[in-house]
Amino acid sequence: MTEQTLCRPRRSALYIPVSNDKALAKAASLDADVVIFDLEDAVAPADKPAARAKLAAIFAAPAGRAERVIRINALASEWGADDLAAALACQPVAILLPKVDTARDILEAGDALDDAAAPDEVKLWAMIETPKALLNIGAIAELGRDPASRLACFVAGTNDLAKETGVSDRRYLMPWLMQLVLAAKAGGLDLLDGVYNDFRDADGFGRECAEGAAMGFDGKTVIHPSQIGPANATFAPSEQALAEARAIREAFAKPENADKGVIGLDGKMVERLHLAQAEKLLAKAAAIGA
Ligand SMILES: CC(C)(COP(=O)(O)OP(=O)(O)OC[C@H]1O[C@@H](n2cnc3c(N)ncnc32)[C@H](O)[C@@H]1OP(=O)(O)O)[C@@H](O)C(=O)NCCC(=O)NCCSC(=O)C[C@H](O)C(=O)O
Ligand SMILES: [Mg+2]
Repeated sequence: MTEQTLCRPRRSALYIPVSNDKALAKAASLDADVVIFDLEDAVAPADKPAARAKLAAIFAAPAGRAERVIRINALASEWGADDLAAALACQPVAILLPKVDTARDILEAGDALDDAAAPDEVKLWAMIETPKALLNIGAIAELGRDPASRLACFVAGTNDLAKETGVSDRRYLMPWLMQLVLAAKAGGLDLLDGVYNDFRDADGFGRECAEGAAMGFDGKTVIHPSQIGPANATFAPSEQALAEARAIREAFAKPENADKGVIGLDGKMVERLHLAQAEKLLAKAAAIGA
């Protein structure tokens, strides 16, 4: 597991269209763990140059507590190169690449960052939202094990996936989403679930958050401020899980258990792999608290 997976909570990642000044004005005051400034699908073609030109001023303003990420247009598109140059000037936590199809797409973007002498801290996040990406997901995820690739996080693009495949019901997207979960874990990558479009439907959103957390996602991408709180609550460790984690840590810290690989705790078998899980959970809770 990468250090960032352990230490950075990414329970909610709010998209803000860079063309929407009212929404931009709210960015720093919202409680999202991540803000994704979007130059891609939420910005109409005619508005893209003006949106791109605004980025520098946005990043010069106070940030709030969120990590700031910029979603550019695909590098192969007519806007991609200019978007990338503008994004690099802002030094965001990451540049989010849409419509990634292959590992080569990530490598080419990484080369472009290296050529521009972008600091190593600027990472690449990849939208997984095309059939080709899902067919190539193992090779793409493997790049997560090579820090030089800069790949740090996958973001599910369930709207584009539905558009490209004709599968509109999330139940039938499940095999692909679980494949994505598996690949992200194999690559040591963070993983964010797709958006829930019906932002007035709080119950439906809550259900989908709970589902995403149970599936192994680290957090959810959101489109509206009202979705931030529920996502933060659902993707945070529960009080019960934290109490269990503390108990496991205390049990293994006892001198009589120092050399044991497995112990009994409250009638349950607990192994050192559970200790590792417990430590990860406690580190995540500490990061959220901080
Ligand atoms: C969906 C929206 C267009 C709805 O906006 P609006 O009608 O203005 O909603 P409200 O009146 O309820 O808004 C209340 C206030 O909250 C502010 N607001 C709304 N959305 C945001 C936001 N995302 N960030 C910050 N602030 C926001 C409004 O300005 C109101 O403020 P005030 O009047 O001062 O009270 C809108 O929510 C929106 O544009 N959302 C983001 C859409 C977006 O970015 N889409 C692209 C990313 S999703 C995607 O591409 C998925 C992926 O690629 C895939 O394939 O699945
Ligand atoms: Mg998309």
